[in-house]
Amino acid sequence: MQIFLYDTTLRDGTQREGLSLSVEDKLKITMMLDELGIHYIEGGWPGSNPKDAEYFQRVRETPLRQARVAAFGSTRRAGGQCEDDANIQALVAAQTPVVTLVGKSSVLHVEQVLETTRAENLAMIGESVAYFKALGKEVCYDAEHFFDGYKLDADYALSTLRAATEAGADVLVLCDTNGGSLPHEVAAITRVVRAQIGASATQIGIHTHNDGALAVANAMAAVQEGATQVQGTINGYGERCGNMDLIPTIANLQLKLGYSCVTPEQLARLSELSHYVAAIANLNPDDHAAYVGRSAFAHKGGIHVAAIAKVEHSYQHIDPTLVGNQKRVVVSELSGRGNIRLRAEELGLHLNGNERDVLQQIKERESKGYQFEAAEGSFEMLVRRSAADYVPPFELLDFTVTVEKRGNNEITALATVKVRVGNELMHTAADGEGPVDALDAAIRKALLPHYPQLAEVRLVDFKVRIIDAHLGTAATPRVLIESARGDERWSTTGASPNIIAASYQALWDSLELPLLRELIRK
Ligand SMILES: CC(=O)SCCNC(=O)CCNC(=O)[C@H](O)C(C)(C)COP(=O)(O)OP(=O)(O)OC[C@H]1O[C@@H](n2cnc3c(N)ncnc32)[C@H](O)[C@@H]1OP(=O)(O)O
Ligand SMILES: CC(=O)C(=O)O
Repeated sequence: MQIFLYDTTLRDGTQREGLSLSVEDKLKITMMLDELGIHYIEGGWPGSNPKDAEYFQRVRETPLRQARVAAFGSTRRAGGQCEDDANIQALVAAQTPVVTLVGKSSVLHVEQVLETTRAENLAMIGESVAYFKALGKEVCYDAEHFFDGYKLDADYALSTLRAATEAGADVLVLCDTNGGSLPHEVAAITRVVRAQIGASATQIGIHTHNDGALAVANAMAAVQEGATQVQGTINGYGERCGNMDLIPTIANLQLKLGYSCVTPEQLARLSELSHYVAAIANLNPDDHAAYVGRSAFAHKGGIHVAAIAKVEHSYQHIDPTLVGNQKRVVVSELSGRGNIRLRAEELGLHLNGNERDVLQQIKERESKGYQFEAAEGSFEMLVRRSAADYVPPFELLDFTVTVEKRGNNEITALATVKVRVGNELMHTAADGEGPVDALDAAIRKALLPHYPQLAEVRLVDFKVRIIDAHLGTAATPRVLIESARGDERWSTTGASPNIIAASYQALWDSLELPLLRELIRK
């Protein structure tokens, strides 16, 4: 059965604290949603602000393959007429094929928020829906607080849906506006709606919020009771704790329950869609997001990795490629030999029986503060150094670093190093902005005559984290360095009670790794 996907990232999603999209952003997201098979795109509330009104003007000139654009607004004001209601007229001006009207279902909201009568609210719903049907629009009626309203006064909540249906609404969308409903409640109430109202041609839709962390489960419960339109946002962006996340909902409905949402090719771009919208929203993607997060198929426990090496799906609920994601193996103190073997193979390296030795070194170093899962370059160095034919391109023998502050002068840093390349022994010294910069400069000074390609290696990130923070200044700093050469990136680590020593270890790995990779390529 086909499920119609209704995206409200551009309207309800922007009600998330801290999220604001420009018209350009909204148009880019619209095109991506259209490409990926979303059936309805709610672009905003044209009566709310000039930006949303401009979006509707510009989206008319944007060629879309299949998505229908919806403009959102409320039913007419109490005691007024649609013809002179500013919000209703802004919806008309938006010129969209679909209009979504939100109306009150709960007697609490009718009497205490709108401060009107139950009969007037029914008239507001009926007249507003009929107004847009007379203009030839497809009308989705969003029954705000439907589940809470039903629990307060079921007859009245159902009568609001009847008012919308009788006026010609195409879809009745049951909203869990406060996000506090439970799946069994949503299922039971949707069943009643289907039995009493769904006999007409009107479709049922579901719009849920995540305040009880149940938005996806609630939407799925409604679909299983016959709802055919699901309203949500990409990555679950939305007010308070967010809206229903369309990403896992699409995957669950299609892969677990056999509903049709999008084509398999579009499904395989779900991870891309999630990351694309996060980038435009200027938010970090959630690594642990179901289906599409970077860690969604990352295996860390040794027992798990040993199993997936034999049967890939033994610790995966789906094939990650179905949603455009991929399996990853993480190396850490929780690894077994299987992690080491698989990760080394992924890097194109052979351990020749050294798994146990490399694993032992990882466990020992992690107990001293290293963290290899965030520093795959240092893992690679351990593997490379474990090879019987390993020849170090250089050796760092000694170093000194002095940091000086005299009188009112600036603080200065000077490093000297003793480095061996082959049979040649060098002493070099360099100043730096700080002690690590000085150390880096002194090492490079010694190495550059032998390895000029190191001039292209840049240090792009340097992070320090304190382990054992309760030890105060005696705590162990863990240093993580990210380096780059062209498009190639690698991260390395070091840990020591002395921050310079920790940096020195991470720097050594960061400079040796590109040389070894290059030597191997030659
Ligand atoms: C559940 C949801 O997500 S609904 C969408 C919520 N999103 C937003 O509110 C974002 C966009 N909103 C806005 O830009 C503004 O609130 C506007 C333009 C809609 C209205 O602004 P204002 O006219 O200044 O009114 P204000 O926001 O202060 O109050 C809302 C008014 O709408 C009325 N109202 C609320 N729901 C409805 C409804 N379903 N039908 C008719 N009127 C309604 C309220 O009773 C209140 O009227 P009052 O001013 O006579 O008390
Ligand atoms: C319509 C809507 O956004 C809600 O009721 O949550």
